[in-house]
Amino acid sequence: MTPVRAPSAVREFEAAARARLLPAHYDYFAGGAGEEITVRANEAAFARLALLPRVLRGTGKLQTGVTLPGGRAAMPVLVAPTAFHRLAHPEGERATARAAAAAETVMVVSMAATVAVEDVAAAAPGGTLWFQLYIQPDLAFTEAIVRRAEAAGCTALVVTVDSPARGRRDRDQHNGFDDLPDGMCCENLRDGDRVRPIVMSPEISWRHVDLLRRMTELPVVLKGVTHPDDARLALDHGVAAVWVSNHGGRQLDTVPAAVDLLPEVVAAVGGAVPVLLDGGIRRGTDVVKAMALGASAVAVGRPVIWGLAADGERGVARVLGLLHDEVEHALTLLGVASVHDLRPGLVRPC
Ligand SMILES: Cc1cc2nc3c(=O)[nH]c(=O)nc-3n(C[C@H](O)[C@H](O)[C@H](O)COP(=O)(O)O)c2cc1C
Ligand SMILES: CCCCCCCCCCCCCCC(=O)C(=O)O
Repeated sequence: MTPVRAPSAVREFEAAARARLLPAHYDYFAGGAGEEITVRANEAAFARLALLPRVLRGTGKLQTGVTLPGGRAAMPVLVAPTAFHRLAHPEGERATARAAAAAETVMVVSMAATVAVEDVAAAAPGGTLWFQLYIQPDLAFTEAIVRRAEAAGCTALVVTVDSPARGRRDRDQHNGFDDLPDGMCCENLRDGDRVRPIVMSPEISWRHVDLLRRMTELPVVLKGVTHPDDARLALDHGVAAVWVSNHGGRQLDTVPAAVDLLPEVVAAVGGAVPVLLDGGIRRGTDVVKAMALGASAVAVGRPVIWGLAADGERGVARVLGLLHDEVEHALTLLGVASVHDLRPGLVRPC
């Protein structure tokens, strides 16, 4: 009998995850807005970028660690905030946090997590957690959530700004997926003995970013920036990092691929703060391409979900381990010793 081999590439985890998930839950995780043009574009854009190696550089020991406003990570791949991990695995965000801590990378805990941020932190002592926030129009409630994130030990706030409304996701509408199963809720939205809904409000503006900055000492990272003018405004409003993202193609369909937007945002930021990027990263080569184009670090959303659904904490650990190994391998073959030495000249359109 042919032995069943463990997935040896991130993409293989998706098939393993799909086999375990309810179809409607798989669709929620995999899908995107509208025609899913942006979902596909994110990955396709990396395939259109070629790497141009240097030779005989004697690189020796490799350096993959990065220092970011919310702390240090041993690898330049962070865990992007994604909702509802308990749909993927009974341990949910606890399992993800343990794997991220073991990989010595940052986990960004979603405001829509199905495990409370305090319990995520307790599951992975020593891990680095950031907290993702949709600013709620009820500012007193927003402040209460911020205080919980601070008290749980989160070291940065990631404010998602690409969601003044929920994305229109055809797969979810088709599947009638509009509620969580009994016994599951957005635990960070508890308010006394009720759970509030997450409000995605078109009223949120730069004024709210200023209010938030006054509310907390934590560094504020703005996630979902795509326009270079907004990157410049973000600097004016004192953010600690800019995160280029189209929400994995789940909000406005037909936004360009995230990596195609990166160079203009990097130019606009001009080195003032780190620039992060997510969307379509599936290989170590994708990571080095994004960093060569100016990202200080990247994040992965769906790959972590696939690892979690496939094999819980072990699956997430394997996904992060594969990406780390692939980054090191790509650096070696590129003739680059450190992720900090990646430069645009190593990447060409093809
Ligand atoms: C299932 C799922 C849930 C998500 N939930 C959130 C969320 O709660 N908050 C947020 O800011 N972004 C959320 N995102 C967007 C991710 O943070 C990230 O931008 C995106 O997944 C990156 O693309 P990738 O999946 O191709 O790596 C979610 C993405 C997915 C796939
Ligand atoms: C679309 C699924 C609905 C499940 C019911 C729960 C309703 C809460 C809505 C919270 C939205 C969380 C957003 C997560 C996210 O950013 C994303 O899916 O992308």
